[in-house]
Amino acid sequence: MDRAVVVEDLRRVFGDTIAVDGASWAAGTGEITCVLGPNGAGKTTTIECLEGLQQPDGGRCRVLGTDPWQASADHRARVGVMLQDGGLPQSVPASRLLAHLGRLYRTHRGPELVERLDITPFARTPVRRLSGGQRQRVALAAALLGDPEVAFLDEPTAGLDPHARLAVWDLLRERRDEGVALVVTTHGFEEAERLADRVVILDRGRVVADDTPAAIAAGGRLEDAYFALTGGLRGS
Ligand SMILES: Nc1ncnc2c1ncn2[C@@H]1O[C@H](COP(=O)(O)OP(=O)(O)OP(=O)(O)O)[C@@H](O)[C@H]1O
Repeated sequence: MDRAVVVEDLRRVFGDTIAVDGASWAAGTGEITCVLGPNGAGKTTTIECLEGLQQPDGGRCRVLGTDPWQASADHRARVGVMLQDGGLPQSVPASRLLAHLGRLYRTHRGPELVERLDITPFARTPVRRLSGGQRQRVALAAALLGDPEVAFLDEPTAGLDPHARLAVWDLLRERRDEGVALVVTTHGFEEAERLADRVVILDRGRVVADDTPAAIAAGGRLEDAYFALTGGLRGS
């Protein structure tokens, strides 16, 4: 595996909370890696360290061989990011935002993404007036627009209707086949089973599984393996 993303003994602490507790895993070029785990398991914290938005308290992260916390603008242009809350400018319509990003990245892929994600019907509506699922689609288009070599997508299909979810899965598989390393956090077992080449399961900041979905499911259902590994419902 050509390791586009490497997490080694990563540690991130907030006061008394150990959000990431010595986690090690990697994601390959031309693979979709789904990161699963209960609420509070440390998924978003890990992804934000990999995006260079948070500085680890211990261990190290590498993205395309670079420490994301120290990364240059050139490195950042090679990495696509879709944040959990969208992180989009609110008063701008999607058409203007995507046209602006298209000029910034010198790419003509905007119209293709608009069509694939069916953004046209609401392209002229300011982002703040969009539904949650519509906003997700715009955020995903923005993350993939610059033809990134690595993309971090935090729950990209959360709240999407079934048609939109299938369209997103097709798009991500295509990008994977073009050689992009895609790291996708999700709570969806079906999503992980149908999409992932590898699954990393985090629990309380630690890696409790890191393998293909079939190997983790071990002849059964991924969902059952997940509950066995993460110990069922907790208050966290
Ligand atoms: N800035 C912060 N200050 C204090 N605690 C934080 C901060 N960010 C995260 N945490 C805590 O770190 C832990 C891990 O949070 P994180 O958001 O990484 O979990 P997650 O796996 O992404 O959860 P979810 O599935 O709910 O999105 C949680 O206990 C959370 O409350």
